[in-house]
Amino acid sequence: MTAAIVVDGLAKVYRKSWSREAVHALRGISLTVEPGEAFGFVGPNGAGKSTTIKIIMGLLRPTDGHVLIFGESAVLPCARRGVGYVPESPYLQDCLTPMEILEMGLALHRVEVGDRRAHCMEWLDRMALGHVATKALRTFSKGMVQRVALAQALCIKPRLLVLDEPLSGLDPIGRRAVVDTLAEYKRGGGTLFFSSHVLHDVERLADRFGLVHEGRLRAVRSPAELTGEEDLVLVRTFGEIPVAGMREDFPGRWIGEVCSAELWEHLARLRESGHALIEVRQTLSLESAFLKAVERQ
Ligand SMILES: Nc1ncnc2c1ncn2[C@@H]1O[C@H](COP(=O)(O)OP(=O)(O)OP(=O)(O)O)[C@@H](O)[C@H]1O
Repeated sequence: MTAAIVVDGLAKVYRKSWSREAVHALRGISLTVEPGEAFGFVGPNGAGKSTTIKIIMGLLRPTDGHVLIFGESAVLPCARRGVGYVPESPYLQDCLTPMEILEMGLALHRVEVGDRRAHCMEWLDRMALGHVATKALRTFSKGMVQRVALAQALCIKPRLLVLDEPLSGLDPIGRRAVVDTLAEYKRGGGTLFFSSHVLHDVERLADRFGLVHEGRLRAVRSPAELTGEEDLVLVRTFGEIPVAGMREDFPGRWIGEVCSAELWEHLARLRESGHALIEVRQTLSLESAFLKAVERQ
């Protein structure tokens, strides 16, 4: 079967025109995403996520390497037909309405649907935008614009969705709605490639995670491999006295990760020291897996 995305030996050097300084944003990234797979591309700010995504979408030329989308070179416009894309900060014409933007998406991707407006309305409703379907975007908040862009990407019945930080700018309710919609797209056999630096938001979406740092892919893991590697519980508290295993996050607020086997003992120590619990939750420890992968290299 043809892979949905093949990224082969991607390198990108940005050169600033006013100086000879070069930024090595990508230093040889290779990965493959299979049809029906959800691949999370995670890493800290400046790791090279957006650069990779722009090259996949044919918006930037790599310095070296190449990308194939369903077997066709990403530089060919036909490779991007049926590919839903939402950039990190979507720029949509603010004189247009959400309905016009979705209809334009259908036309550009040459998607045939029975009743165009009803189809677009369905997606706008799912993104809680039905009530503003015919209002110009200029009055919309950042989160609303983000949801219009997501509705446009989804309404074209994409064979592949490429999303750069899909949850940025969304409030907790918007984040939940988008994660649920993407999970449903994935359950229906959709292929998804997304970037994020907010790991716990996206843990349940990806079949595999690529951990990227300083332009290099440091590790590729499935959630099962990550949970097998670690069995950690995140604990956050209010308190005045330092407790072993906890570090001060903000004045008077503490955070720590403990093995689940040691959790009760740790909670007892916190209680004795007068700490009040804010949160105790299982983590898939993507964050620590990421840090370890970086430390190892
Ligand atoms: N147009 C550009 N010109 C020069 N340097 C750039 C340009 N775009 C990105 N960079 C640099 O390339 C590196 C990778 O940037 P990129 O935007 O791909 O990272 P990212 O992982 O998407 O970060 P973030 O999570 O902050 O969006 C950074 O050092 C960034 O400063």
